[in-house]
Amino acid sequence: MADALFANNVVKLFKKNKKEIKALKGVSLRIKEGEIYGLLGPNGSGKSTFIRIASTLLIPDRGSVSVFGHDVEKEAGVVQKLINRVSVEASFFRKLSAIENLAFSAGLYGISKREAIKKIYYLSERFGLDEKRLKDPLEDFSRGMQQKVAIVRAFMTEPRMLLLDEPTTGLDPRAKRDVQSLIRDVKLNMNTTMLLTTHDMEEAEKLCDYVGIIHLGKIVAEGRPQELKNQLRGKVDNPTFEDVFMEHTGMSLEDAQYQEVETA
Ligand SMILES: Nc1ncnc2c1ncn2[C@@H]1O[C@H](COP(=O)(O)OP(=O)(O)OP(=O)(O)O)[C@@H](O)[C@H]1O
Repeated sequence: MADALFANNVVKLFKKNKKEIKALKGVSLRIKEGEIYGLLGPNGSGKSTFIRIASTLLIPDRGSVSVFGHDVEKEAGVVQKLINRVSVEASFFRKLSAIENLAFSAGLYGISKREAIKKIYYLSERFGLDEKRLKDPLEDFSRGMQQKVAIVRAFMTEPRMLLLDEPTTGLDPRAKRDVQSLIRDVKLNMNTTMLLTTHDMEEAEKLCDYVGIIHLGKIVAEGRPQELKNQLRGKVDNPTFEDVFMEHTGMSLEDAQYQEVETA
């Protein structure tokens, strides 16, 4: 299988209050075409920074990332046509309807209004977005529905790779399940490669073919979820994926979600 994404020794530094923060300290990873790669890590470990670099929004200080063989820095325009991104808090024109929002963003990619409307109805049906609600303003949608609209929006450009930055964080259990089954459906039926960040270990285990655990700007463990659990056998009885996370980050999940890690 070809590489959908290849990152080689990526370093990213930020300056905050005259202090240097090493958000990424040499991250290398590979994502195979058609797979879902889960990037897991505590708050502040560098997940979003990596996603922003992969989606051409940030430039690495060192190292390189290529998407389907195209360098994110030197061929940013080509990469932008191959990917799309869904973030934890999708931004919309809240007073405008779902259709208006979707048609507007399609227009930014040069898709005609007629073509956009066709796609909106097709994708809404495919992704279980109630057609009757498409004309309602976004502000009347639940967070779960908004995330579905965000995923439909990402698919308007037919991306070969989707970057999902905490797409289910903050959703209630039912909306979370809906978005997760949508992600699974996309993988099965559209052969879209996905990079997913999440704090939810059950989600990572359920959805991801391959997982990388990032801690203090470095990948500290990588493998298929089952392999990572197997590595703990003998050390922990019936290891769970949460045990895997704790083993490699030295943090409980609760700490990992609330602690902002100093990476200077
Ligand atoms: N624009 C910025 N300016 C200064 N520091 C930044 C900037 N963006 C990120 N950082 C810092 O870089 C580190 C990595 O942040 P990043 O947002 O990538 O982490 P994360 O793993 O996505 O965290 P979370 O799970 O909270 O979203 C953190 O210490 C963060 O404070």
